[in-house]
Amino acid sequence: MSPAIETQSLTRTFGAFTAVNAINLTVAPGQFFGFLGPNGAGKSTTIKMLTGLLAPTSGSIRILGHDLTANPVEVKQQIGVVPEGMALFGRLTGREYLEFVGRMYGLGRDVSAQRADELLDFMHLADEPKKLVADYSHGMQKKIALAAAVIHGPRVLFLDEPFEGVDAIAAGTLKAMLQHMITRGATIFLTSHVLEIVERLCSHVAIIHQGALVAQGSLEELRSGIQTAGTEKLTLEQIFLSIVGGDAQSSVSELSWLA
Ligand SMILES: Nc1ncnc2c1ncn2[C@@H]1O[C@H](COP(=O)(O)OP(=O)(O)OP(=O)(O)O)[C@@H](O)[C@H]1O
Repeated sequence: MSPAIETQSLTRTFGAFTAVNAINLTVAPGQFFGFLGPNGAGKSTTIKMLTGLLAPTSGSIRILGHDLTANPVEVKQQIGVVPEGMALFGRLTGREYLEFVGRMYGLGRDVSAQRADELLDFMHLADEPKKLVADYSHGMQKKIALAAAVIHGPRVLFLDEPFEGVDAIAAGTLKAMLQHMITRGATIFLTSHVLEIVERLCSHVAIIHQGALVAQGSLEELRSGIQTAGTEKLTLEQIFLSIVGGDAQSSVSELSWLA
């Protein structure tokens, strides 16, 4: 079976700056995949390229066996995305927005309406049917963005920081939906700085640092690549810090003027 996501030497430059540098990513179908990296490492730039929102400077992307550049429509019909900033249509109600997105994906009027209702119920967004998406709170917007990303039943879902600014109840709802999709055979590729959530949800991770892929594999594979003195199982946070560095103590000691 083809990988769900496969890149070869994927690169994106902005002028003289290389944001993503020749990365080779492989995500198998059905994996719950966490894409990690410090601020500015290149995660959002990579997701934008994988979903056709930003053209690569060089390299190739295959999604479910299809070359994204050669078959953009075929690929886009099978993927869902919640990009950085969510890109919602604010002047519609949640229901109007979901129905509109469903119709854009080619669903019939009735199917779009039924799925919109089910998703609004599932996301606990059905109580205020007249409210415009622009007037939703940040967490509500995250939920409607995820609902819109899944209305056509995508086989691969890309999520840029889905848990950012989301309360514990909403996070529980989002996690339940994602787990449901995984049990139904979908592939999920997400970025998150909340490493505890990634550790709980994801079976595989990759770490990008200054545009380069510095680790990729199952959590166990990453763990076994790190030498430790003790026998305690390393957390994902410990793995992450040991791979991308980060010496908080010495940085703080430089701020001698700070009380
Ligand atoms: N349109 C652009 N023009 C110039 N530089 C850009 C552009 N988009 C991204 N970059 C730069 O590319 C680098 C990677 O940015 P990106 O948004 O991919 O990082 P990220 O890993 O998602 O970071 P964060 O975790 O902070 O969201 C950064 O240095 C950023 O400033």
